Amino acid sequence: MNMISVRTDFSSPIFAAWRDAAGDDWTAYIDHEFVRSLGDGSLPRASFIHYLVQDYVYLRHFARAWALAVVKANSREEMRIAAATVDALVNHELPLHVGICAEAGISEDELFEAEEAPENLAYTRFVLDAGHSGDFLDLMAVLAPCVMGYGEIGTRLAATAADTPYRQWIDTYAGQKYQDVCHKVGRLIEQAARDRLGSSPQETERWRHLCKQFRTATKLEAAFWQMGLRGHA
Ligand SMILES: Cc1ncc(C[n+]2csc(CCO)c2C)c(N)n1
Repeated sequence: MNMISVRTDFSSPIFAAWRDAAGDDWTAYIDHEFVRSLGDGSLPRASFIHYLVQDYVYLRHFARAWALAVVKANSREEMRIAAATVDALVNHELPLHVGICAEAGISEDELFEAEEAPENLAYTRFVLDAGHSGDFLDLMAVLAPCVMGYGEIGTRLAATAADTPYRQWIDTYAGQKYQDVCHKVGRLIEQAARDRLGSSPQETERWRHLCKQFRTATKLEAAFWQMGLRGHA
């Protein structure tokens, strides 16, 4: 299956436009060597665990960014979805990482104390700064690569992956439940953009900045994969 056929706009033409504007940087993210090696099973277990430890730290900051989205929300729907995402991250996603790392002999205390890789620091603080200095839509532009990117990666890998020990990881993101999350965030982005930019978002002054921020977050995702390949902090 080729790349185009598994692409979806996740109910959001705005997301699709941001992705198109990110060009090769988007491809470098979703087709990174780390992703390919998850699919063909060649990724060393130590690299995967190293990634998961860093991802635990990442998700904590990511939950803080969604909490900031609660603060910046302008409508009941924005507040409801942002608050539900904070709950899902803190009470459901993080425990999954804790479970897998426990099997590798790493305790939750160790996860909490893990030394943060510079790539992790750069990405999460960039996202938080975008939120602090901007509004709800600025936050969505930097959160979209993370949420939608994994949705696209999951579908791509599910369509091509061989026998791999990372099947469960792939199925999580390819599964209907996660795909529905991506569509929900896609509809949230559409409404947030309509409320703040009107009916011709691409003709507004803010558009270029939003595209640039999305692209930077996309580059930071690729750098995060590269950090994972390194296999240590
Ligand atoms: C570096 C990094 N980027 C993206 C994700 C994906 N992700 C982050 S939170 C979440 C749940 C929905 O908000 C998902 C799928 C990740 N885990 N780590």
